Amino acid sequence: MLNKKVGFIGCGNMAKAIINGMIASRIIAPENVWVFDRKPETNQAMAEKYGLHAAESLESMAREVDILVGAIKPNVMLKLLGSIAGLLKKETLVVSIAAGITLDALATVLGHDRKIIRVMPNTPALVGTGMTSVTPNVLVNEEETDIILQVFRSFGKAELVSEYLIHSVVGVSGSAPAYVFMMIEAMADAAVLGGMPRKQAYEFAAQTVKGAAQMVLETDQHPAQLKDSVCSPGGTTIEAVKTLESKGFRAAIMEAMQKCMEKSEQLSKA
Ligand SMILES: NC(=O)C1=CN([C@@H]2O[C@H](COP(=O)(O)OP(=O)(O)OC[C@H]3O[C@@H](n4cnc5c(N)ncnc54)[C@H](OP(=O)(O)O)[C@@H]3O)[C@@H](O)[C@H]2O)C=CC1
Ligand SMILES: O=C(O)[C@@H]1CCC=N1
Repeated sequence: MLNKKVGFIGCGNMAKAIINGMIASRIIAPENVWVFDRKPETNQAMAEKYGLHAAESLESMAREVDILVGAIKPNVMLKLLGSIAGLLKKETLVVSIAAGITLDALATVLGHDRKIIRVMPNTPALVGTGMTSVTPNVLVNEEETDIILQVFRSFGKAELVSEYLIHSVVGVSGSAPAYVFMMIEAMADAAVLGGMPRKQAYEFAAQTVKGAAQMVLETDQHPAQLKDSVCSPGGTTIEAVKTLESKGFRAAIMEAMQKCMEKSEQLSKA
């Protein structure tokens, strides 16, 4: 169990998923977690749900914690962190989950002697199946990096990546649950079109996506091989595959991800 005080600035979709993942996995005791969102009712609701602390102010939380997680939107991250940089303890580790905010930009507002880690998580953290990248600056030692990896591994997978790869991470895991939810929705809509009740359609679609993903992770077979094994000669699946190819299914996903990665790059230059 992590014996550190962890504070979250901002408690929206992603912070809630991380906090739920951390507390459900018991990597941290709720009394070691602080939350400061600008909406007091959010802090109160989190305190009631998990038994964590609703911070009285951003400043008091900044003085208290050993690990400070910036979980606000990229456009306010630097301003907010800059406003409390002088209040942090010398050894406090700052973690930013914002897309497009570089380690350099963070050091500019936090100080060039500050230990900083960029992390790119995703919302499946909420259900213990997150995928997270971890990128420390040069001041962070191995033990501290391991602590952060351990935290994010308590509710999914986490890997060290170089900073230049974060745009790819945003495309392939950070933003990616959204594309998968859209696919599940479309699959279920089609099943409803075929007469299946909607609730059942979501269950069949989601369980199939989960199972297919698990096969890729656990069988070591190439996705194309796994696809081939579903396509019976002259059967139903190859008809669907032909239609997906003619509609540019794979190109659409690749183009969408390219746009996503380009946006992440643009944010880094803003
Ligand atoms: N959502 C995701 O799947 C992922 C998000 N991220 C990153 O996480 C960060 C947060 O994203 P997300 O959770 O989606 O965003 P949300 O808008 O859901 O959460 C941000 C929260 O911060 C609050 N907030 C805004 N300004 C302040 C302030 N001055 N002080 C305290 N709290 C404040 C917001 O309040 P209000 O609603 O009133 O504005 C909101 O509750 C972003 O930087 C994003 O890049 C990274 C990976 C995945
Ligand atoms: O949409 C966004 O900008 C954030 C970053 C990754 C997922 N959500």
